[in-house]
Amino acid sequence: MSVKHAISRGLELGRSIFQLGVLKAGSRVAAKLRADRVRAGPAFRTAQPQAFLPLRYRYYRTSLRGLAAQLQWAGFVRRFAGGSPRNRAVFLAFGLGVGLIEKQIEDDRLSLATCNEIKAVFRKKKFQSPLKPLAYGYKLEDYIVGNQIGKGSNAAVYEAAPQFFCSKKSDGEPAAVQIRDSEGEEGNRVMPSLSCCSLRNFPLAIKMLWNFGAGSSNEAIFRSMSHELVPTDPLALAPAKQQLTLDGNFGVVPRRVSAHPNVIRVYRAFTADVPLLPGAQDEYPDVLPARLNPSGLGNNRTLFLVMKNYPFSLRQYLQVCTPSRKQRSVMVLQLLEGVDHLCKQGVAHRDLKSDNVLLEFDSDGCPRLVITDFGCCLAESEQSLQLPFNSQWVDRGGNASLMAPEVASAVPGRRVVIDYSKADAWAVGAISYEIFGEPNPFYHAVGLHSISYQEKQLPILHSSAPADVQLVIRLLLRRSPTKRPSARVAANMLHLTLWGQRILDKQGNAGMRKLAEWLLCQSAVVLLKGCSGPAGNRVEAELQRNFLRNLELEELRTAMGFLIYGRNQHTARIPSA
Ligand SMILES: Nc1ncnc2c1ncn2[C@@H]1O[C@H](COP(=O)(O)OP(=O)(O)OP(=O)(O)O)[C@@H](O)[C@H]1O
Repeated sequence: MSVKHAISRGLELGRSIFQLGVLKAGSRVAAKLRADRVRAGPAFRTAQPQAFLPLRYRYYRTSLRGLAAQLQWAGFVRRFAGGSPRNRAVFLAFGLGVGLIEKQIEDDRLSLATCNEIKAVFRKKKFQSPLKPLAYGYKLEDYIVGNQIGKGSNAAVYEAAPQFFCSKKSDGEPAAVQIRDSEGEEGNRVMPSLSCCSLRNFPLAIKMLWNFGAGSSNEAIFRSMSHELVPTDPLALAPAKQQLTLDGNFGVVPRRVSAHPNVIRVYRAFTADVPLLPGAQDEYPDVLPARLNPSGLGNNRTLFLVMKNYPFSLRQYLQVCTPSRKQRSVMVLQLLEGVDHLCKQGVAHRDLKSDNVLLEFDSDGCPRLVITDFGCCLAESEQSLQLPFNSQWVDRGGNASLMAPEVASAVPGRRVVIDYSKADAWAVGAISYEIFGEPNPFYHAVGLHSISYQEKQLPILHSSAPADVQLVIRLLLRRSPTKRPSARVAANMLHLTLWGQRILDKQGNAGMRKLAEWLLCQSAVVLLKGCSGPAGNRVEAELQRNFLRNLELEELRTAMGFLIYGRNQHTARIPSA
């Protein structure tokens, strides 16, 4: 046998012994997991397999150390190292094989450490909601209510301003909106929108919910509309009500999500008598109380939510504007970031559609998207994203057209549970068609049904969508949630596509060390951008900060794996998640 051949055999041997160690460790992990599952019950059973990766990693390392110890076993060494030159070559190569794997593990360890350090840097700065906190505003009389700006099936939305706000400046101009950027610096910014003046005079929007059956007591209203409170600021409720909700006196207390650039922030929530607002008699007479319309069916009091006034919904914007190719990808990414934030906080929106996404512009004219309208969300404080579906009366959420296949096809039964952890990500996949200027495949024009479509029936996106983005959208629309990437992994794919082309072009050659180097470069760029003041692309900077704040090595690797595999395969099969 030639020395070259001997070396390659030695390498192989080294690898297979390592794999054997991994297999053994794997079976030990599996046994441990089984034992833990029995102990921890249903919550553990439904946990993501990724959650156990660090555990597996530790086992690999332990098994490798055990293996190294075995290698030092004197008899083994005497037999192989002391024999013929051929045996010595095999032994040398075997050691080299193990050494290479050690190096790989060391690289992984370093990359993990880099990720943790980057996360720690970016987590120091928390996202703050853009409007200055109001010191008051717990009563309807604290606001001037303007024209209606939107209407859904549960509420009407009006432009509004705080009472003091209308006082004109000395030069006769209305006072400018004091906006604080996401990192807390203050400045006056005017958003480039069609309804620019309206926004300047009415920086807020008040959503008045329609109250049919809840009764008119505060407790009953808060109890029946509690999901609308999920995106509320900690100071949104008057202190007395705050205490009541926290004590659970209003029934099931839903989770509250923390502030995020892509999720609406409700600044104030209060109950008040239903007023006669512009257009009420014509547009929603039936939901008015008898006091205002003798044939109206509504209750006397209802819930009001105060938010920032946005110039467009996503649907309105797409009807009148043509964003650039990059802006479209950035818009999809923002939706994924918003959904990932909700998932991490145990909330499923369940009614994502382009009407429920609001939009404004950053200083560079890039659209900033926020997810709004949490009326149908799943956000029980005690439960995860699993909904026991034991009767057909259990509410599966709104918007049947954009209901993920696993939700739409669920059949009620004794032990049936619907898992919503990837349902919103699926809806983002469907909305992405609209963002790229195509009809939503699950609306009437195309007519696919989420319950029955086949993946090959999905329309090919126009070439304006970059190939990597098309791959992300196709993966998001996979029928099986186990084969669908999570919102985080899909968002990571887009981050890599938008800002990590260099690392992707290296494809399989880009090891963990290169990835870590790229992450460090990105961090430096983002930190430098932050230092250069309010100029620069705010939405992009926000997204990059968010990405670095949420870094998880395994999710990043999965994203990279999908992209590299997708690029190699192009039209062939797409890998499982
Ligand atoms: N903060 C806001 N700024 C500007 N417009 C808004 C705002 N909030 C809501 N709107 C507009 O009002 C419309 C209706 O609002 P929303 O979706 O919250 O009502 P809804 O009755 O809960 O809707 P649905 O029919 O989806 O249940 C939105 O589609 C949007 O056009």
